[in-house]
Amino acid sequence: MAKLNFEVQGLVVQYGGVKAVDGVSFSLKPGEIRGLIGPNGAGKSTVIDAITGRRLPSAGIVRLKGEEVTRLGVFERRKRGVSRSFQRTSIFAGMRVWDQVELAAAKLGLADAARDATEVLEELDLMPVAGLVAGELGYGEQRRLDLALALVGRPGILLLDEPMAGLTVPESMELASHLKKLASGRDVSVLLVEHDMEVVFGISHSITVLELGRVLAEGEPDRVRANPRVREAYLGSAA
Ligand SMILES: Nc1ncnc2c1ncn2[C@@H]1O[C@H](COP(=O)(O)OP(=O)(O)OP(=O)(O)O)[C@@H](O)[C@H]1O
Repeated sequence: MAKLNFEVQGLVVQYGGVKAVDGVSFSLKPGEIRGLIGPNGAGKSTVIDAITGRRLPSAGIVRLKGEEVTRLGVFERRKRGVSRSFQRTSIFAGMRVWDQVELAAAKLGLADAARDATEVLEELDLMPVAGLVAGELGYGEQRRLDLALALVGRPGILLLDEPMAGLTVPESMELASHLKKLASGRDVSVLLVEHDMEVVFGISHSITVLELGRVLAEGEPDRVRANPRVREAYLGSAA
């Protein structure tokens, strides 16, 4: 991990008069996985929405590979490499796995959409089921397909909002191991919002803890876990 790949500086997002995100900053290097954690309502999903362009911030800067993307629309950011996984909502249940990944690549205007689709499916161990319609896949495979759709076009940052929700322990472990491999193999930065603390602390290189829209703590997992303020506000004594 070397230079900075992605950064958010002084992000503020308001819902009416309420600041849901209030001056949040962090950065990621290529291949870095950063866990974004905090109690319900802390502002995690709102940070992701502001990064992807779903919601415009009232202040702050979002920058990918040195280029500011703060005011761009969702699709413009996706083309530049800001990608989000939607759990299963982006999957077409009646369409073949390979066809939909190739379609996603073609929509981005990639020169060789078929090759990109094949590469992503191979990396996620989905080639054996590439000819099936997505509705026939198991739940864990559907999550990986959703990840495949987010990974076409080699994004610079991948935003994941609770990717483990609803998965069994073995399925979570499998997805976590894929995420680790993908981040380092593709040099993609990953911002991971996840309630499963074992997964977050197990695969993240760094962690940001939010509370009431502000950064409560930030740093390497062990240091964050040992931080008394974090334990008190969020993790509890069991962590
Ligand atoms: N569309 C909205 N309109 C008004 N307030 C909202 C809206 N969406 C979220 N909020 C408020 O903004 C704050 C941050 O919410 P957000 O969903 O980002 O938190 P979160 O950390 O992702 O929570 P959770 O872990 O429950 O998903 C909360 O106080 C929430 O009630």
